[in-house]
Amino acid sequence: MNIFSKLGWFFKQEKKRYIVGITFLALTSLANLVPPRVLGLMADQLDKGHISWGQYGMLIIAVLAAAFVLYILRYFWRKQIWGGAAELERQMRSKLFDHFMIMDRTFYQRHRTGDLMAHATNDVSAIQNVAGDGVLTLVDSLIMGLSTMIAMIVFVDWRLTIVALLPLPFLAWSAKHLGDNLHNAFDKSQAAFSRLNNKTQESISGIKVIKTFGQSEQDTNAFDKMVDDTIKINKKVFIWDSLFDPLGTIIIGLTYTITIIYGGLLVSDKILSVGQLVSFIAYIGNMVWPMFAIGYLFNILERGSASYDRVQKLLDEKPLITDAHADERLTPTDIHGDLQYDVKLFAYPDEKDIPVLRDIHFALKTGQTLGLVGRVGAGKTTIIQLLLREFDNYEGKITLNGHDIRNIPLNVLLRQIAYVPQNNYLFSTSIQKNIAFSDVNAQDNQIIAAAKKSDLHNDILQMPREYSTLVGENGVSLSGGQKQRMSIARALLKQSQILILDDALSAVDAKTETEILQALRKERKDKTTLIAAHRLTSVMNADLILVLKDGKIVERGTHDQLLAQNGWYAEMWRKQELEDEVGDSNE
Ligand SMILES: Nc1ncnc2c1ncn2[C@@H]1O[C@H](COP(=O)(O)OP(=O)(O)OP(=O)(O)O)[C@@H](O)[C@H]1O
Repeated sequence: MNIFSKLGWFFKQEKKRYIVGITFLALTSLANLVPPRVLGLMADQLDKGHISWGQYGMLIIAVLAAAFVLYILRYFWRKQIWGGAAELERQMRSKLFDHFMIMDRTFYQRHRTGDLMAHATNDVSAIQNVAGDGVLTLVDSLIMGLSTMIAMIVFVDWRLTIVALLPLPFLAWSAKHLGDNLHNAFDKSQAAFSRLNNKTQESISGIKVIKTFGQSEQDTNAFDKMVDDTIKINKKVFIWDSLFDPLGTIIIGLTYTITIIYGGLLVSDKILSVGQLVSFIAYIGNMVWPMFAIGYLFNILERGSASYDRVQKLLDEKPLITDAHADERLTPTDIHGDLQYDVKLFAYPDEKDIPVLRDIHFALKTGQTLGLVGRVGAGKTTIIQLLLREFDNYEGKITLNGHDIRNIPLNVLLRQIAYVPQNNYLFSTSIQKNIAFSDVNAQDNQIIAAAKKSDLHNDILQMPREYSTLVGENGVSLSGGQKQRMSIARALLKQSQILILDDALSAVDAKTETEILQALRKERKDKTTLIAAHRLTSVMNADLILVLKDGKIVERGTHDQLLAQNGWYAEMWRKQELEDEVGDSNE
């Protein structure tokens, strides 16, 4: 029952809706007492053998009126109580989604996407069930159960009531017990289905790899085994379900048998009339649901409570990056591209003992370009992540025209940074909307200009519906280079003070790279640009190039200065030049 106090905030907020809903529900329970009573009265009249057509008519009208009133009352309680459940579902879903939006990268490292999806779907439905079915079963089992019992005692006989209702608590117990097992089996079957779905999705998305490696047969066998396992697990659901209904029938049958035997005795002893016995039998019908409801109620509340705790635990997690020290007066126009980067030490939060960056110091004036190069895992992306404020736990300070980035409200900072990550993410929508993702108010001519600068415009014109062509699962498949250029167009459209390209030209050919870099130089001449790359031609024109090794700067300078130093950069440059020459002569 403590789930009701956990959801106290919601019931308080929706007080009016629930008062009206519960009142209508209670009236429904009371109206349900009418038809059995009318049936009893009719049976008595028939027993006496003198029922007039007028009396007949009155009784029929009373039953019809009760049915009509029940219809209206049911409509209103359903509208109120199911409406309340839907409202709770809406609020919980929005809370979770808002939370997912503010959480940082470490949160997504701690929780798998599939688990977060399960919290947002299964757990939220179990919680909304409390506000819908939970309230319904609680009120029904209390009011309908009690009022029917009172009607049995008042209109019929207290002794018959006690004796006949003796087996009914077993119904509640079996509903609870079998219900628990049924739910457990159902949960396992859901999990098995979910695994099967994941497997199907993975096999379909990875079909090219599966076929290229000649693994179709093994994959089909693995899939068949999984289907067999899923069916085996699912059979348990049918077994528990098959036990559920007949048990109810046995217990109800027992109740009717006791009623007929003991009630029959009371009738023959003239303690009860035939009509009273008929009413009583009809009242038993009214008692069945409340008894089932008590059993269901425990299940609904237990599951709702466990789900609520899981969701609350997730909501209680605080993001590492907050605006706690932000100067709220700062607006995007206060932020320019003068970057001073001084990080003495940084380690990822989950591996605090392993320093990833050490003594990274550099400065860039607005309009300048920085090149970041170095071996795989040297720390290039990490330098960028700190500037994007994905982590705050470093020793040192990063400033943009004098403002510590930890004091700039996050949305203000990110408005002035455009980032092209290593892994491009495109949404399943049109090319136009994918580019305009960084600025939803962008005009068509601005979108086309951005596509031209990233050398994508001509490719788009070749597509079936040009800028309206859908990309992703329901649309065309883009090449790696096209995806990269689309991400660059998206970033350029943002016109931000700082542009970051993280290995963003790796999938385009040398000629396209030169064209994009030329367009960038023109576009970004009064703004700051950071380029991390493996191909040195991407950074050769930068004002400052940093060569990183194991999180430290090992060489720094312009392209010419670095060649003169004759270190890793110069060696790499010669190697790549040779590769290009060999590549050219092969073409
Ligand atoms: N989230 C993380 N948690 C812990 N360690 C990480 C995390 N991300 C990266 N690292 C480690 O930090 C180091 C630097 O990685 P980083 O991605 O910055 O290198 P990089 O130079 O950008 O490499 P690449 O050229 O492959 O992109 C690596 O040793 C990497 O394993």
